[in-house]
Amino acid sequence: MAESPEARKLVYLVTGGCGFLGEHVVRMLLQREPQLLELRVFDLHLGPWLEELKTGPVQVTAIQGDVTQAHEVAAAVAGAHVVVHTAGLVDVFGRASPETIYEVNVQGTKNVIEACVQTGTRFLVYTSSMEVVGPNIKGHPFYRGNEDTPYEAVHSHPYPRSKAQAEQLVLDANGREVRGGLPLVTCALRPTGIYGEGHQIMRDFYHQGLRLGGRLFRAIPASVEHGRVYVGNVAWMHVLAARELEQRAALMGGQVYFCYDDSPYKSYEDFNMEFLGPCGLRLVESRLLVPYWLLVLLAALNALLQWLLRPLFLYAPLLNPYTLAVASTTFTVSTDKAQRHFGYVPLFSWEDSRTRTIRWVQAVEGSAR
Ligand SMILES: NC(=O)C1=CN([C@@H]2O[C@H](COP(=O)(O)OP(=O)(O)OC[C@H]3O[C@@H](n4cnc5c(N)ncnc54)[C@H](O)[C@@H]3O)[C@@H](O)[C@H]2O)C=CC1
Ligand SMILES: C[C@@H](CO)CCC[C@@H](C)[C@H]1CC[C@H]2[C@@H]3[C@H](O)CC4=CC(=O)CC[C@]4(C)[C@H]3CC[C@]12C
Repeated sequence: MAESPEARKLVYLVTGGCGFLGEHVVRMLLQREPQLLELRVFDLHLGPWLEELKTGPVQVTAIQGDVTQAHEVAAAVAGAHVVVHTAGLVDVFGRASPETIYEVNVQGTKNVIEACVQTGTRFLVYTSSMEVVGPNIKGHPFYRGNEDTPYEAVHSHPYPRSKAQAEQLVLDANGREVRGGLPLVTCALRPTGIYGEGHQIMRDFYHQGLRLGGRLFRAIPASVEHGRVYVGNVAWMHVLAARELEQRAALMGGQVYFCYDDSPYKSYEDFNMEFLGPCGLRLVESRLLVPYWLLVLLAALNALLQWLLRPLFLYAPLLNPYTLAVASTTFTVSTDKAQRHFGYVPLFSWEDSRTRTIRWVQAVEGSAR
């Protein structure tokens, strides 16, 4: 590890640096990137917690900005060595319009790429998603697949479609000449469902369970497996990929990597219970009460209500035809590509990840009282 101040020479930019994943990437870079001189945190909404980071050895520059505005992105990118582009509109609940999702996820990514090219930034790590692969609308399982597993990716929903388009832009940009004449080196990281401190959906399930008297009702068969990955390990993978892109440009440039760790393969609900169980919730087996056809009907009804109520207010429940399809289709990854290409080994064991997440849910509980 380089310790001397002279060893600090790199400028990093993290877009979406105040989001769930972005905050973990920012904190991980500060803890684990000894070459960091300046860390620029770019986000539409800046978090107050950034203030406390400004007292350390690294200059933390908070930039309130919008990735859809090319000039704002170019100003933030200018002079940065590495861009970690995590900003995105994560919406599978119909909160935002398809146009807005496209604008942020696709146009925003185009703006980041063009800013790198114009200003001479050579290294770009893009946060993609497992959703660029699937699950597809046909409900085909993706069981312990890797980056080379054939799968019919068919996107009907604006979010996965936008992530797939943006990922392709990033991969196609690998090798483009940037200002100064050197080639741009890019790669895309594809997390499966991320969990950990700050996970909004986990918080929602927890509060829902409290409202239901400490119970959650199983809706999806326990046999449907979901890939999940701890946010600290996803952040660590971004830090390592960013660090190694220069040395391993020929190997890593234009590549995709699933984000993985030792989290167990389980159904979405059973996995959540690993954290919510120790916080006092229990999962009630209700297969006889809620048959699948009824869930399909409820999901369709929710979609209809969302459409009917849109002129009055935003009705965006967790259950809709898309989330039901994702939740009821097996999608798990099994790969070691990130280890082979850039030496990634999870920083947090499953036990650590679990304990940290439980502590966070307990703190949410404490603050809700
Ligand atoms: N949460 C998950 O399970 C997964 C997330 N991802 C990807 O990881 C990335 C981060 O996701 P999360 O942290 O979960 O979401 P998040 O919503 O917590 O964070 C996204 C951040 O991007 C910022 N942002 C949104 N629009 C922006 C704009 N126009 N300009 C500047 N900043 C903007 C938001 O303010 C937010 O801070 C996204 O690209 C998402 O597609 C990928 C796989 C799984
Ligand atoms: C049917 C309900 C009964 O309890 C459960 C509904 C759960 C859903 C809201 C989630 C199930 C799977 C989640 C998605 C998955 O983890 C993959 C994702 C990757 C991303 O890039 C963004 C988030 C998400 C689409 C994630 C969203 C929430 C679920 C659909």
